[in-house]
Amino acid sequence: MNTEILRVNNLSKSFSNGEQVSQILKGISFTVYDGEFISISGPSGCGKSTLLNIMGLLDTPQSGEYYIDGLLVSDMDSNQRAKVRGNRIGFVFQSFNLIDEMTVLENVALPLKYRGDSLSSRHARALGCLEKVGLADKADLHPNQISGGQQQRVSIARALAGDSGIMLVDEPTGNLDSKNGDAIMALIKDLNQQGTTIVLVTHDPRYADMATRNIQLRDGTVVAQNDELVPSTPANVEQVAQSC
Ligand SMILES: Nc1ncnc2c1ncn2[C@@H]1O[C@H](COP(=O)(O)OP(=O)(O)OP(=O)(O)O)[C@@H](O)[C@H]1O
Repeated sequence: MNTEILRVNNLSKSFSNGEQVSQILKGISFTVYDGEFISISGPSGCGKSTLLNIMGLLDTPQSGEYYIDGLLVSDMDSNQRAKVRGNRIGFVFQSFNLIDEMTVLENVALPLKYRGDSLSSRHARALGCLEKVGLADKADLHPNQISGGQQQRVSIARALAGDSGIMLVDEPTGNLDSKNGDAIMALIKDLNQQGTTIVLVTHDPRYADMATRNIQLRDGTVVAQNDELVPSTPANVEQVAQSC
């Protein structure tokens, strides 16, 4: 039986601009199982990135629960959340979020800094991750010396460095041309086939269809889930039924 890795239960989130409160997520529920490749799609502004930021422990929900490995993380304080994030989440941003003052190798090794490993073992691990994305030869360059597609590969290597087994990916092709976008998606698919659990936010239907399951959001709610490959446990069937 597949192991539950991530579970969001009745998550809600609103933002206030001082005068007006906008309800962005309205009771989102679904479960992600070990080894799955989930895509989250929907129109611009429907709350995809807001949801992924909560799942990446970069933001907190107003109400509802979020579990990682069965552990309730939505109620944790910021120090506890940072610890879980460091051990369990790799995050890939649309705009890469690399630090130009550091080399490619140092960027990839950065998430390992707070784990207490020696510098040489951090760099050895980072080099291994750069090999996985085909960029070991760029280790000593700086991000502004390589192409956009290469920068996104570096940010994927950084997400792999922590060996978290979970990668949350927010519009990874948004700043790339279609050739580089397709290559990044092929890499993400490959990493999933090697065992990494992936949650991908995308508005591109071609990329959404590369996942084993697609969750469609509209106006902050789940309007459809393609659950063909979801293990049909009674609890899961109930969740899918509730969210449609
Ligand atoms: N920090 C914030 N403060 C106020 N409003 C926000 C904040 N973050 C997001 N929003 C608003 O929440 C809504 C959902 O934003 P979000 O980025 O989650 O949508 P999205 O589906 O990812 O959109 P896109 O596909 O265009 O990236 C938008 O209306 C956005 O303006």
